[in-house]
Amino acid sequence: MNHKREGYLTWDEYFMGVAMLSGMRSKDPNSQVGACIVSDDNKILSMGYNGFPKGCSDDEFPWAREGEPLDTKYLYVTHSELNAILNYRGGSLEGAKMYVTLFPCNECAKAIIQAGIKTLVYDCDKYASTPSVLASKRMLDSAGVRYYQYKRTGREISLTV
Ligand SMILES: O=c1[nH]c(=O)n([C@H]2C[C@H](O)[C@@H](COP(=O)(O)O)O2)cc1CO
Ligand SMILES: [Zn+2]
Repeated sequence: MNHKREGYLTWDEYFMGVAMLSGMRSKDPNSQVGACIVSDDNKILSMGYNGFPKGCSDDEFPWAREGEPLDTKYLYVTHSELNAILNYRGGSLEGAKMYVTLFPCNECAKAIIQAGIKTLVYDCDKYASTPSVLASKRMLDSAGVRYYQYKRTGREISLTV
């Protein structure tokens, strides 16, 4: 028998799957975001999800979306994309690809561009009409970062641990 197995995961399914799994670690009750950074030859370099910085307890800092700014999550949470970039301790991310479950905001776009990431694959784009995402796309376009939406295959991946 010299035929390879059929139905194996594509690269995009594999890396978006890893990004989704990473997002499942998030404590955010509303949006769990995961990111996976991959080299141009398809080796996983880093992962991240949205959460509070080290030392900032998930039980003490607020997860609220509304209220006094200091009592909402927005001033404290580190986005998955930034966590994935900062988690990488191996040197340069020049030319790397990022898989992320939610389209990056403008602040993450700055970090992606400055880190040298050249390709972005995203899944959900639920904030597409917000100034943050419009600004993000404007910067990514100007900087020549290629981005495309992940094409969902409908494949169910189940893990029992
Ligand atoms: O690019 C992103 N990456 C990312 O990790 N996030 C995180 C921050 C928050 O924890 C959450 C967004 O919260 P909400 O959808 O409730 O506004 O997702 C949010 C964005 C915004 O697009
Ligand atoms: Zn962001």
